[in-house]
Amino acid sequence: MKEEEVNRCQIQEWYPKFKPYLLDDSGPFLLPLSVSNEDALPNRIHNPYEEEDLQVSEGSGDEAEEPSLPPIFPELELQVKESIESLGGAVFPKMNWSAPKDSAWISTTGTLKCTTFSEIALLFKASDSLVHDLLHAYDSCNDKSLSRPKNFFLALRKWYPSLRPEMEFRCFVKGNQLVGISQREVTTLYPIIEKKNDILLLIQEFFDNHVRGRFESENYTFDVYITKGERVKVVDFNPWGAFTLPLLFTWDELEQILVSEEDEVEFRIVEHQCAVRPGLKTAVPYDYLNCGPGSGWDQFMRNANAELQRQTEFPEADV
Ligand SMILES: Nc1ncnc2c1ncn2[C@@H]1O[C@H](COP(=O)(O)OP(=O)(O)OP(=O)(O)O)[C@@H](O)[C@H]1O
Repeated sequence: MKEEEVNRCQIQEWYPKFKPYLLDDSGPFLLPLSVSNEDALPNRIHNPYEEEDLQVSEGSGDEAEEPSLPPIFPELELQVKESIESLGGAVFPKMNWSAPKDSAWISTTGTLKCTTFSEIALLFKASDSLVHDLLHAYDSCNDKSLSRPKNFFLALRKWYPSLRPEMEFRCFVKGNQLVGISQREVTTLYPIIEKKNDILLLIQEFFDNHVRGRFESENYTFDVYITKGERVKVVDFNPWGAFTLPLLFTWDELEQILVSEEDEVEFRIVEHQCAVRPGLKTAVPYDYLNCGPGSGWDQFMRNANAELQRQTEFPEADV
């Protein structure tokens, strides 16, 4: 994979060309981000540590250590506030390539819906997906010269509360041919088998008319959403291979598909309960997964057993 192929999948690169085919055809808002503290600090207008009631009291023993100042971004905060308002009050935030999907658990709604700057900041700070954008986006490039992109953007897209997960599909394009389509949400069986052929035709037609030739790479993936009115909308573009999830395919399988002149597309959806895939389990704290000796779960079971034992030895009066 080449750096230029990775670069084309940044939202600020692809969205102007595909604006008519987005769910949010009025947006998204793209706000340039500065990730260096030096740039952010001169803009500081509110410093909580300078407020009297928050000063460290004398004699605490901490006087030698200056508390580190949290960076604040007043201009960006204002732009975010205005963008959220013009997008109807709620947004879906992402950076150049990724949304902070892995930190949805930390938000009060358990989703990526944000209505304020601080909700966005909370999701971003807790996300490993964004660390990929910040530091590892070019790790799989065979012509790697960059360690991070030249510019970072905060993309704010209008929040859609009722997207139907079974209507999202990842499309795999190899040598400018659509070679595979996979259902995007593979952890549940949805009753869409009867619609499979219609969906395939819709996506194929959309690819031929609007994507092929317009997206400049030869090999890439793109995600689409099919609306109730059977319109195909672009959700995202991703590079071919590397960090992009192949979902119901494997990258080996996709690599082996021979590109032919006939538009043969392998379309995979979850068709039986047995074909349901487990969730990736990346979106929960490690404590949730770790049941081994010494873990929180282990401790909980020990306490519960001790309590049961106590109740058996000293049963309470039957009142
Ligand atoms: N505007 C929106 N409102 C609500 N949900 C959205 C919106 N845009 C995307 N989503 C949901 O969030 C999911 C992830 O979106 P997106 O593809 O932009 O993130 P990503 O980090 O690039 O994901 P991936 O790395 O898998 O491509 C989508 O599959 C969709 O279900």
